[in-house]
Amino acid sequence: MTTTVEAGTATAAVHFDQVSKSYGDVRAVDGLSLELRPGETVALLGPNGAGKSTTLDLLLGLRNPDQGSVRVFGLSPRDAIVAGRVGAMLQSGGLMDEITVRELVKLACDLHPKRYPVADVLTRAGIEALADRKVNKLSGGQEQRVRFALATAGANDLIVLDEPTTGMDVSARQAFWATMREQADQGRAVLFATHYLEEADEVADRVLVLHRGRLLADGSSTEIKARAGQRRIAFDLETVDEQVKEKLRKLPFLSSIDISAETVRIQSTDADATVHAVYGQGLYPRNLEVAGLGLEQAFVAITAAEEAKTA
Ligand SMILES: Nc1ncnc2c1ncn2[C@@H]1O[C@H](COP(=O)(O)OP(=O)(O)OP(=O)(O)O)[C@@H](O)[C@H]1O
Repeated sequence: MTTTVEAGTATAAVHFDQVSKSYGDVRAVDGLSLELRPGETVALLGPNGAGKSTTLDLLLGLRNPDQGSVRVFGLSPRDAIVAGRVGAMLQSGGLMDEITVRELVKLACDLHPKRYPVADVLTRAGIEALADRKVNKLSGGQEQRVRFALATAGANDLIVLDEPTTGMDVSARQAFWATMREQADQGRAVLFATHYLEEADEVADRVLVLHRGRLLADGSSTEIKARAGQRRIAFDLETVDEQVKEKLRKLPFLSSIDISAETVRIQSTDADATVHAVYGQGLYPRNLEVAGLGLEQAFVAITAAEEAKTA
């Protein structure tokens, strides 16, 4: 990806230095350090309760850290927002019900120091046809599009999105990500939290995996998949009786095995040795395939390994 960085914006878009935040006994964010650069599209992944929303809240100055510091373009989050450098699309937060979509978008544009024309914002979010509708008459997916419009009402340098495509249909999602790619190509940093791992895989240059408030993995999607250190094996067998199942379950280096009719699917930490052992057991696999993990499987493997360590 080509990245255009304006003179004077070489400072990190986001800098977290040893940041912690607890709610009572729950340590939601635990000594988190990370840096995001202009032009990067970064996916923030993690199981429920991993601390994603809290991280975004800290980044947006909606909560203060108990320890550590958060800087956005070298400023405090609040100053960065007041300077119009950050646009955000959050999961929660009601939209003002009694006004129309156009009025709401106009309000957001008027408040932005580097505002775009209202018509452009409506077009980019694909909501021109909804412009005269009252905000409280929108479907869930339409509301998300309006939130997206509010986040892009002006020229921000950082766009923060919390599960942005929840409720959007396929075409809305595609349009949404195409726009986000354009924004990143223009040198903006885009950070989004998501549970849709295919989206993270397709869209993000960089993936952060949070677990219990700590950063468990940080790299490209390819690096994260390789880091899981496992591969998928799939094959068919002529017959699968109890004796064969017993042999399959005893194969070395298995992390998981799924036997469905004559098809066997395995996740292995040493695929070569596992396949060798299949033949060693006198089995003759057909349609044998060995492949790396998908991002979703890698995510599950990485977080499960961490759970096992901390159990
Ligand atoms: N206002 C709050 N008061 C008390 N505990 C909270 C509060 N907000 C979050 N928590 C707790 O902090 C932890 C992190 O929550 P957070 O919402 O940041 O996680 P998340 O990764 O965004 O989760 P999800 O994927 O479910 O949205 C969880 O254990 C959660 O229960």
